[in-house]
Amino acid sequence: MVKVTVCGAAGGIGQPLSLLLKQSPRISHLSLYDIVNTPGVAADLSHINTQSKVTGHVGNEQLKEAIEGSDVVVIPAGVPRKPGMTRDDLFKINASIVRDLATAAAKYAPKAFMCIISNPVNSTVPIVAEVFKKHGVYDPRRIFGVTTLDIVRASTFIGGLIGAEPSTVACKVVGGHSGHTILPLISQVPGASGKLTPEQIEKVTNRIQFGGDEVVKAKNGAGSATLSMAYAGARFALNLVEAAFFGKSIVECTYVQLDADKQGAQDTKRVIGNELQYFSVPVALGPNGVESILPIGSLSSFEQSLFSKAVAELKGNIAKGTNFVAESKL
Ligand SMILES: NC(=O)c1ccc[n+]([C@@H]2O[C@H](COP(=O)([O-])OP(=O)(O)OC[C@H]3O[C@@H](n4cnc5c(N)ncnc54)[C@H](O)[C@@H]3O)[C@@H](O)[C@H]2O)c1
Ligand SMILES: O=C(O)C[C@H](O)C(=O)O
Repeated sequence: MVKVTVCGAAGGIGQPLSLLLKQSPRISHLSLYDIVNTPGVAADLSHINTQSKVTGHVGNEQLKEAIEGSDVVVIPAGVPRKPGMTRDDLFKINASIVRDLATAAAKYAPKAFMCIISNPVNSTVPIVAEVFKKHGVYDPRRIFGVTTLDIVRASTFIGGLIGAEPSTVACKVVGGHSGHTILPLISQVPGASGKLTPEQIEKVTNRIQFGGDEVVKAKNGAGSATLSMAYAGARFALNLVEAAFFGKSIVECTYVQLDADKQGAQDTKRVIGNELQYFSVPVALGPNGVESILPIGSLSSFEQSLFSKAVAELKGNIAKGTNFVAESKL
């Protein structure tokens, strides 16, 4: 029996993500929470002839019943960007939304695997971690920033360039989830660096780093990536379910606290130094969430040059999230 709760389930990501999760035979209860419209979304999805039970919960007074006993909580709640905004500009609104949802999870589902989609991910993941610490239920192996869309974009863009079927192109993307903190390691993609010129590598790296802006611009004020994010979010959540509850060996890059595997993180720290507590790294998923943090691997000199910029930006983003909870009355 696996209960998955989606917080923000009536939104642009929440609805297609819930649709994709409804298709999984691994989920027995899909619980949909939002501050609006979840009864309708739940009624609609519940007519799909897959086995999971779907329940809809709306408003703060129904948050406890939505989240209680969840094995996995996925959070795409909060506002998206408009053209001209950075993800950090969303902090003002989304930080308190994520803090309050994390508080409910810490109280009613303290063992749940937390998958954080709401931006700015670089800061919202530390927010969840600090809330769990304040409630005495923190386990760094169970809190994940969902950076899967960066990996999906990398596969698509690189696959297009080298003429490979995109889903077969596996590119590690490490770092964080905003512009220069997104670090695709193209030099490690079998067959890619030989086929791409340095100029092409630079260009596609930039496209992966700023893929989110491409969608924000095209949507022209109507939000940011929703469908591709739903796809990526479902991939991550379902992989986590497979690894945690059904014994499958799965590696995904995800933004975690490096204490989740102190020994495994040594390799990451050799590359990024000791300043950062959080980084997206290749993670072997298992029954406890993070089973181990795997090596980032060797970097080209171009990739190395991207790291210092990423580290400085991430450091500020992490401190902002951590300080926000320290200053919050919980
Ligand atoms: N991690 C990523 O790669 C990634 C990708 C795309 C978008 N995002 C982020 O995901 C978030 C959601 O994007 P969207 O396009 O779905 O936005 P949206 O506005 O379409 O949907 C957000 C939903 O959150 C709900 N919500 C607001 N406050 C809430 C609360 N307190 N509790 C529960 N639900 C609440 C809203 O009612 C709405 O239904 C944004 O912050 C966006 O930047 C992240
Ligand atoms: O770009 C955004 O604001 C949304 C998301 O983080 C993305 O990468 O598409």
